[in-house]
Amino acid sequence: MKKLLGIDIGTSSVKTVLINEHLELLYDQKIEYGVEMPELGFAEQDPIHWWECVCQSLKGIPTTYKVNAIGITGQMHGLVAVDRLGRPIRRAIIWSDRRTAKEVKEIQQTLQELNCNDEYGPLDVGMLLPSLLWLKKNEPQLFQQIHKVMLPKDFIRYQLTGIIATEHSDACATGAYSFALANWNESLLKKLGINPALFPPIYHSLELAGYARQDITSSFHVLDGARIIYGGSDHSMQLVGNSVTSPGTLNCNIGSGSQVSLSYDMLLLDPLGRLTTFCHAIPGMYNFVGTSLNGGIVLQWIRNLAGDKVTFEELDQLAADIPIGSDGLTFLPYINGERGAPDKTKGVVHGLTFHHTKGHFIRGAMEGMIYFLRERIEVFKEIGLSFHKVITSGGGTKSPVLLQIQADIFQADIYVCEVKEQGAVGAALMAGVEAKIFPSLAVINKLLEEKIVRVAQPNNLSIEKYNESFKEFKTIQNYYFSTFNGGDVK
Ligand SMILES: Nc1ncnc2c1ncn2[C@@H]1O[C@H](COP(=O)(O)OP(=O)(O)O)[C@@H](O)[C@H]1O
Ligand SMILES: O=C(CO)[C@@H](O)[C@H](O)COP(=O)(O)O
Repeated sequence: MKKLLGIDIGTSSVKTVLINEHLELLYDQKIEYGVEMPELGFAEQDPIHWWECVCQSLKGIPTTYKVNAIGITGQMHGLVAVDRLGRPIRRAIIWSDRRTAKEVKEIQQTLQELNCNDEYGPLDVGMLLPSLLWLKKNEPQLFQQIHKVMLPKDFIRYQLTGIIATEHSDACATGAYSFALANWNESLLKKLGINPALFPPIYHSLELAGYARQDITSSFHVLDGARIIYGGSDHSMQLVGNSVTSPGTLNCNIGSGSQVSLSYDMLLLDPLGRLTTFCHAIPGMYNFVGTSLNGGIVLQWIRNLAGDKVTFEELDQLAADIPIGSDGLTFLPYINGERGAPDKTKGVVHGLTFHHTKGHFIRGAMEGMIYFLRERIEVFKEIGLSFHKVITSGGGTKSPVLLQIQADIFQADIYVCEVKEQGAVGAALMAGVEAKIFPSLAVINKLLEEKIVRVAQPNNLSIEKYNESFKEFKTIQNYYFSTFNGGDVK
């Protein structure tokens, strides 16, 4: 039986899965870590620590196994910079970092001066290019040492194979990519005073990158001869692992961040910037995405405040006892700031009374998170994009309360793919396609479809209550956005 390994460098943990060609799970491992926040708005992680966690999880694979193919995926947007010897010059600046508002403005201005057309990839704080520009200005000695930059999962592939490269689903979301060129925007980089040679070549997710280096296989014999593909962003691989490879199915992922997305075989761009466009891992396909910087990370923060011993299951139980609308407590969950919101946006808890309990905070946060995604879904509808099914994924699927809130607020049946860790599984399956273990993506979609089950259905009474509560949420949100924007609603 063939064996496929998927590795996902998440924001809260590294997830490793080993499956066979029947999608049976042979081994899985999750190793958790935190995010370093040395200053308010900073978010960093150590790439070497990611790699150590990967090695630790590889050690657990039974030594009698032989892995045939490997796919790697991970958190998007972040900056990993290495020197000539391939050593990270500092910690990675990851997607949830907020320090680069000035650099984003400078890049936007440069794009205008260059007359770059609309087919320029997404740009926001936390993305690789503004972080690199920040480094150039604020840590010039380190900047001088940079030989290459890459995305988080690319660093792990580099450790395994010695090959420095990236692929389109991650490259497109760095702020340095042009959809029109399907490549780095070299004229932008030059104008910003950044040498384009720092940027690695871009391949397709499904292409063979190479094989594990000998010094790696001498420690991990199970990897000997395994074909390693370029892999893809966590977003695109979650879609593959949920069989979302054609229009009509909405994926809602609640990991540390959260996203709703639809996949199309054409490039769609929202001129108002409420939706973001990413390349899919499947060549020629694009994902049209409503992204939030605030997903499970907010629940994790609440759990940390509640104390070390509190579990997510306990948080869920407390939220389950609270009525829809959280008795007038409105939680704007923008603790991390927010994409498409004013620069100074922060989290808000509005409407507090002595009647409110811990459970109200938790349910309020869950409702706020899903209201934000519903706003993005309304943008899909406004521009005429429809869907008939919602598949949800990420750590948030472990919460029955969150699943029911999605059904009631999205007004749709909610489905979950029963394979564990769909991002890592998606990467493993793509590697299986490259290795010809599966004849096509259509075959893996068929296998996955058998594992997709309905987990929540909307309730008519709850829909009505949420419609009212959502209206109130938007009014309160507009008020605070206008305040964060110095009186100007953005
Ligand atoms: N048992 C659980 N119940 C509810 N939510 C959970 C549970 N376990 C994890 N989560 C949520 O899942 C999030 C992590 O999801 P995951 O998809 O692993 O994200 P990432 O890839 O960003 O590390 C956590 O921040 C937490 O909010
Ligand atoms: O910012 C985005 C997508 O635009 C996030 O998807 C990151 O890629 C992190 O993903 P998670 O670790 O939260 O799943």
